[in-house]
Amino acid sequence: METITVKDLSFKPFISEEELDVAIKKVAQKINEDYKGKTPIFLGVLNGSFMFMGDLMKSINLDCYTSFVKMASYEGTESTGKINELIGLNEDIEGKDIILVEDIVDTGNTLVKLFDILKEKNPKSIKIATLLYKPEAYNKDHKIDYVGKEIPNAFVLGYGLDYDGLGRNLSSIYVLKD
Ligand SMILES: O=P(O)(O)OC[C@H]1O[C@H](OP(=O)(O)OP(=O)(O)O)[C@H](O)[C@@H]1O
Ligand code: HPA
Repeated sequence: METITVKDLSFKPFISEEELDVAIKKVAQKINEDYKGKTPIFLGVLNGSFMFMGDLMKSINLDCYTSFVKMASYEGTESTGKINELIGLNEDIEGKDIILVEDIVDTGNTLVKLFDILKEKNPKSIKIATLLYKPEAYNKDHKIDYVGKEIPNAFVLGYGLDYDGLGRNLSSIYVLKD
């Protein structure tokens, strides 16, 4: 695998398809064990989670629902500040077991906002599954239940993750070259 250029930046290979496959199957196996006899709702967080969600779900052997949500963030009035809205949640999640599926947990900001919005809808439980996790960048207390791979605090690209909207289609993960 070679260095690639996306827009104005160079990236080098970081996590291969094979390594991703192993990490994803491990997460799936743990979820299959933990949710035996339950019917959870997997909620993929768009856009970045689409590839992870696709591959993860192929190894889930539970009775389950599969759906996607998206965080929309826009400027409100001066007094309200930034508004975070969850869009795309059509199902009633009250009393349900939710597994949020993320491509990456970086600072944890997105995760905490999502969690707070979902909690108000009274699900029975909410757990987080993420393909990648940057422990050095994470500044929240919230537990992350299922992690595919811990990575250093560097910008990564591919397998759903983008740089300025580009690179989501890459089938493995690249890291910014220094
Ligand atoms: O832990 P954080 O620092 O909040 O970063 C993680 C979030 O950032 C990315 O989403 P982004 O908002 O870029 O949207 P996208 O999935 O559409 O790329 C990623 O998919 C996570 O949702
Ligand atoms: O390292 C990253 N790469 C792409 N998108 C991201 N969103 C949060 N962290 C990242």
